[in-house]
Amino acid sequence: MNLNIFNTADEVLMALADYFVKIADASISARGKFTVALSGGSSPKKLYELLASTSYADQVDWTKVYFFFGDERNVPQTHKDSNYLMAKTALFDPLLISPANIFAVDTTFEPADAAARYWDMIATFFDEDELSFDLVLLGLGDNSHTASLFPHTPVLHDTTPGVKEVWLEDQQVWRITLNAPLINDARYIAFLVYGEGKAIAVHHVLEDDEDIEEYPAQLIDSIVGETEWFLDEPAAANLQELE
Ligand SMILES: O=C(O)[C@H](O)[C@@H](O)[C@H](O)[C@H](O)COP(=O)(O)O
Repeated sequence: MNLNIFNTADEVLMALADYFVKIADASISARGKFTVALSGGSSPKKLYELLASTSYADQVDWTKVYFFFGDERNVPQTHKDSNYLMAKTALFDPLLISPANIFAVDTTFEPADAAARYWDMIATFFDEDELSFDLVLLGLGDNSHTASLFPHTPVLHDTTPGVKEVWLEDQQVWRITLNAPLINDARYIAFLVYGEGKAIAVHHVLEDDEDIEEYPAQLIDSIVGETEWFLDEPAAANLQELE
């Protein structure tokens, strides 16, 4: 697990965009395609807009990039909270990504069915290939969740790769998420975390004693490749080991 700490959020975003391009090009050269599971929430929107900008758009053969989602809210794909809609607006539409290259969660089904269907879609895509995303992009919630691996949820105890539905009692909503074993099978995992509001969670996840019920993001560490954290100074402010 490597920490990459930058002065500002903009520097973090550019560093992660460069990292994305490097891995995409290497994956396409090695295997003819690049599979990436996108993060939702607000942090990555700027990353997707940067990747779709003239600074980066020409650096990747997007026809060989296959987009998945690390998690999704149980809302229609036209809903303002949809991770798919955010990525469509910030990344897919500006880059004219073919629908054949986009694998979204079908939230027209009940959560458990939507999760099972998404897992089946993933397994079918990888077919006989090694079931391993080239890159999983993740954020970090201020309660130390990542994807939709929230504190005190049953999915935290999964031991085999899969996709599960998650009930959030406090928000009274369902989510669908890749579980930790599936995320950890990725060749590369990159956390994008910026802003002072994440400093406490960053310290809990990276420096506190293991407590996956409280700090689920502690579950995440690639078992086959690299796990990189891309942070700005405010988000890293509580890290003691840096002092
Ligand atoms: O669907 C989601 O919301 C994300 O997958 C989630 O895990 C996100 O990364 C964190 O909640 C941080 O969200 P922000 O980037 O909005 O702080």
